[in-house]
Amino acid sequence: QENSFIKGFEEFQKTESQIHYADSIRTANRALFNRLVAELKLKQGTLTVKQNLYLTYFMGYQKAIAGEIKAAIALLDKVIEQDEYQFVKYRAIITKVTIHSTSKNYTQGFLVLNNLLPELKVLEDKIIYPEALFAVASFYNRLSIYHLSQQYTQQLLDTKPSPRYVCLANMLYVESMFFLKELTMEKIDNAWVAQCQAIGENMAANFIHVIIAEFYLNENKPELALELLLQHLQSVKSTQYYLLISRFNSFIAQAYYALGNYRLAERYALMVIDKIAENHSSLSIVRASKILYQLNKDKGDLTKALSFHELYTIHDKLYNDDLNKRSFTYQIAEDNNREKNNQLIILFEQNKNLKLERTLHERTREKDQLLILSLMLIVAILAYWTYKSKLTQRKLKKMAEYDELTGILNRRCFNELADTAIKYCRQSGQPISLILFDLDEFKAINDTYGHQVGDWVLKNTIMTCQKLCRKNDIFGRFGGEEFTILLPGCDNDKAFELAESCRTVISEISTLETGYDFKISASFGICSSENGSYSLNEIVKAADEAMYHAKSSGRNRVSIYGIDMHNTAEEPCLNETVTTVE
Ligand SMILES: Nc1nc2c(ncn2[C@@H]2O[C@H](COP(=O)(O)OP(=O)(O)OP(=O)(O)O)[C@@H](O)[C@H]2O)c(=O)[nH]1
Repeated sequence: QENSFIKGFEEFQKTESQIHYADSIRTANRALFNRLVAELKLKQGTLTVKQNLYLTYFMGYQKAIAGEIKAAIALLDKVIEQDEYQFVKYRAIITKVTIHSTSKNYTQGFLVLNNLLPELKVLEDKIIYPEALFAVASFYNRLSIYHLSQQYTQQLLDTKPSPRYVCLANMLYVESMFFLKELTMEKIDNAWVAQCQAIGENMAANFIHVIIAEFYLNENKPELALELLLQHLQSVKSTQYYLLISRFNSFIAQAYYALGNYRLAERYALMVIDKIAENHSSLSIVRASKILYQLNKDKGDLTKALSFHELYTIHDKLYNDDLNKRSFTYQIAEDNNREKNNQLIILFEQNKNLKLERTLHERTREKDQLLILSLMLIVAILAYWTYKSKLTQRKLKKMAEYDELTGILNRRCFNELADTAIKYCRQSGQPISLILFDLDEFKAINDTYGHQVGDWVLKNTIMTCQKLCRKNDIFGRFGGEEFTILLPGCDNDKAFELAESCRTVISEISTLETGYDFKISASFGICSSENGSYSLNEIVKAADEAMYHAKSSGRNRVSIYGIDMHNTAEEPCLNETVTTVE
């Protein structure tokens, strides 16, 4: 009997140390952790209640790592529901906060945090207390609520925690200082990194490096940023943590770009884009694609510039959506902090009589429900408000670039793109030409059939001509019924061919759909760089003269600048050479 008691006790001790060991190597050695959990599962039936709770917690942790969030939460909730074993209970709460924060489920994370915060003050356990403070501080950090993150980090440092938490707390502290604009050159302390390196916390050390590098870049000191990043690039690569590696690469690209080394800026920015699958959506992609767009635009490679611009827009939107999501939660956090003084307390007061009749327990529950309801209302209002302002923003952006009626570029945006295209053609020795056209007797169409029919004519004219243009042609509305097409790589002859085709298709447009039957025509003017100038203003001016020549010669025709124009134009201003016409 004594023997079996000793055996049972030994087995209990063994399980206890297995649990303790599994817990301690949880993050450092995942394979061994999984093996230990598998062993514990085999003897599940013989485990004590406390040991079983630990096993459930470990299983929840495993599910969280595997990305099975729902299953993870269900297991952790089982541990949280009980009150007897506080240590493992808070472990589960902390993991739940982290899961919500990494899966960007900020509102849920905040609600869990809400339960944890009041308890923090009474948590005296030397292990759990710093761990909980760190979880709270990192959660606020992820939500970009840096003043609260800083507050909890300071509390964590005040507990004189283990070197690991000193290092992690410093990492959060540097980041919050940076975003709160409290970081200065004088404050940068080598001890932050040294503490992390001393205990092998490579990742945290490199997080600190990358924040300092970003600070240098903001301070317009790209050479310092570059030196710091290159010095630690090898060490960050060894972590194989792509989000951090990409952050390094994107800042290196930014520093090279600022220093005028475009070749290396491109190389490092491309490394970020190559790892896009591992990064999903991050600010590094936004940064890198913006640099690549800018570089290709400067080089005049419009096709590549456009594709990087598209990538930039997509990821910028994803990032901003996440930012918005975080800011909702921030609002909630703020409201919660003011809970005692804010509107909610008035609501509670109004319900006082009703509440007095209830038990204390019911009152607390009601308060929670009311709080949650109000929070949900705030979230809904904020969501609606942000959705509306996003829509307005998008609309404003579109309005700033495109003509509302025809959907082609407006004059300002046309000029911007045209400048880049002309610069590129001049540098690469290619011709470029410009077609300017204006509908004939359009005022009469408006006056006879009404403005709406006039609009229909404008839309259909553009739709018809657009089908004849190449992908690289730049089509814009100059105002009223005047339009322009810029043709990179094309000479007068090619431009003439397109203008003639446009003229023909316009004259063949059937207007029966409007309820009236009438003819549409337009007069075209062409000028190209063959006339000796690569200046957009001069080319437009000459094409305009050619177009007026077409109008004055009877309309519904194409005129090339310099051809038979001496009777209308005062002097051919670019080149006297007369090129072929019709
Ligand atoms: N429906 C409509 N009309 C417009 C728009 N923008 C400008 N217009 C009209 O376009 C007409 C242009 O008239 P004019 O500049 O006299 O030229 P036109 O009648 O086409 O004569 P020519 O150019 O000499 O052939 C004006 O009546 C403007 O009000 C628009 O967006 N929609």
